[in-house]
Amino acid sequence: MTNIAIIYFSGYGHTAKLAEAVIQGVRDAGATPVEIRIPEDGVITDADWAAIEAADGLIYGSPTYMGNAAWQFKRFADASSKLWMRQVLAGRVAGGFTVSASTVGDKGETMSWLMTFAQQHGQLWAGPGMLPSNTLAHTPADANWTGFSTGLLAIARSDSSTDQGPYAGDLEAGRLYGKRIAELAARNAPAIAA
Ligand SMILES: Cc1cc2nc3c(=O)[nH]c(=O)nc-3n(C[C@H](O)[C@H](O)[C@H](O)COP(=O)(O)O)c2cc1C
Repeated sequence: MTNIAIIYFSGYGHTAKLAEAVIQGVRDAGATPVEIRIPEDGVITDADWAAIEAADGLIYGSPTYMGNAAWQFKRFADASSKLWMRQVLAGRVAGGFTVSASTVGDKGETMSWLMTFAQQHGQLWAGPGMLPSNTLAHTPADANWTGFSTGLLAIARSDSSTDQGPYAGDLEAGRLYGKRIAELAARNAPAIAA
């Protein structure tokens, strides 16, 4: 069975809502999701670290705060340097998701850094591989309605509850992305074992 670690921080629940959709996608692929929600102090447990080491694929998630990942996620990332030194997580499929309130919101910076983080660990970054839903007929209920390709960039308006945001199309994109990462990780698992 393929294990996919979904490691994310969420201050107000919107990124957690997107993580739920990603987790559903991992399940849809027949893989086992391992949910690791980084707590408010940014410190994950030894059991979490062991689960990360055992994962076949990794999906990173953070809200966009001030144009980049939340500090709690960065704290986790800095702590992962102990694994980086031994390249323990190299060769694994990786992806990422972020949520912002504004339509652009500078969340491309967050995604760019998540990719850099994965590359420092020697991972195989996979984007969502979805065409954009960018015609006049499309709405925020359609997957990839904003047209991302590097990772999953979702929107939850600043006054939205977690029932109102991220948009339905972003949640569906999250499900499809989780499924894609799990399927790619299953194909790649023999290469990690070798
Ligand atoms: C400290 C802070 C900084 C933020 N910075 C940005 C930003 O740079 N761009 C943006 O569009 N939204 C920004 N937001 C809005 C959040 O990205 C948005 O509310 C997101 O849904 C929060 O996710 P969460 O509920 O998982 O914490 C910021 C929110 C906070 C609390």
